[in-house]
Amino acid sequence: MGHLTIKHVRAFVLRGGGADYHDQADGHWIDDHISTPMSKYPEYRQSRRSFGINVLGTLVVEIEASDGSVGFAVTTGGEPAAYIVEKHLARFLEGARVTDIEKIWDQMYQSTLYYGRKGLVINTISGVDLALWDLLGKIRQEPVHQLLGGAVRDELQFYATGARPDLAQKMGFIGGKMPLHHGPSEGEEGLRKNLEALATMRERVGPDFWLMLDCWMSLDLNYATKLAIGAHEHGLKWIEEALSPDDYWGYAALRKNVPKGMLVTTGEHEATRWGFRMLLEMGCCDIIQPDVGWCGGLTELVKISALADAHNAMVVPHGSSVYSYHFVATRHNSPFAEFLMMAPKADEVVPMFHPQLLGEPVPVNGRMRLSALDKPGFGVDLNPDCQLHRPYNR
Ligand SMILES: C[C@H](O)[C@H](O)CC(=O)C(=O)O
Ligand SMILES: [Mg+2]
Repeated sequence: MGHLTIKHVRAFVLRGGGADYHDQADGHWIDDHISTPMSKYPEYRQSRRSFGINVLGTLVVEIEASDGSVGFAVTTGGEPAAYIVEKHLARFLEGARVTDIEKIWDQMYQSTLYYGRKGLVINTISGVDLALWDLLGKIRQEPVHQLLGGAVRDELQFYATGARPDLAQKMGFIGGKMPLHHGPSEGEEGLRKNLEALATMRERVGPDFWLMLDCWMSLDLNYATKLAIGAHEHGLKWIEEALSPDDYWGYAALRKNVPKGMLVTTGEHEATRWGFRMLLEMGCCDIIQPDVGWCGGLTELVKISALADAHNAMVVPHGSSVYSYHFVATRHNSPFAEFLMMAPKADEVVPMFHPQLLGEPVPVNGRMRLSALDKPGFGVDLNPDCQLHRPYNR
């Protein structure tokens, strides 16, 4: 096993939901007048697809070992990510040992520093890294959570992100996170509508159910502070990603401004241990939310998580389906996980990366038994019904 090498790396592109979960059809709650940094332009306010949120699509990385075993992973990145995998990163993999994950990560990161560091390039590196962990698990016939050192709990519990926390409550989730619909450019009236929506939901779910607001990088410090203060009387548990991911100073100030007991969360668009070091050392938030498919993969998330632990911060990964489930099971400072409701009306549980993965587990009653993850690697296969396209076939 120690002598198995990587024979071949292939990168494919896929459209339609899945890892690029914003790539949905008309009428989906995830594209219904959600506040974004582009909302200041009225023509891009109603739909995130109008400004290109789904322009990339899904990247699929497949890695084949010398014994014919295949590991794979999906993330957001599409065709430009496929180019980076095939034309740049593959050289660090093909011929290397399947166990050389740490060295391969370092080579991918260092060799792309001059055009990488965050965003698309780190999404791409994450996809390759996750495929390597999947391959190793498949070769060793062990689930990834065991490769990571083993689970610390028998069951994961989830909050749900979607338009209907009231329905999520009935489905057994511990909380519901709603998208914020109106940003600063919609003025006082928008602020009032945001608070009314929260108040209505609070009435429906009662006093104890967690309610959170996802602001998707769309606010300024003043607006976020006003929103947090107004939302306090409706029991808002946390305010998420209120500001630009580059505004570490704004987050540090917001954390001081929010009412006592309200949490500030962010990090889904942050990457690598250095990015999260900024968030943690500057006291930007109470919970960091790395996306396993965007932050540098599992190899990097292990380091980010250790850093967070030393800062007494929780790590509750953003989305990321099985890649997050296997990780969360192994960490004391990840006491619960996110489940993104991908049904168009957020009225039923469907697999987060539907339709791309076969065997993707879902929470039942807001919970997932560890036994649902007890399969080699990440425990999923690519759905053969999905149309794979390999744009840079070598
Ligand atoms: C609902 C949010 O706008 C976004 O689509 C998902 C997200 O940020 C989250 O799940 O967190
Ligand atoms: Mg979010």
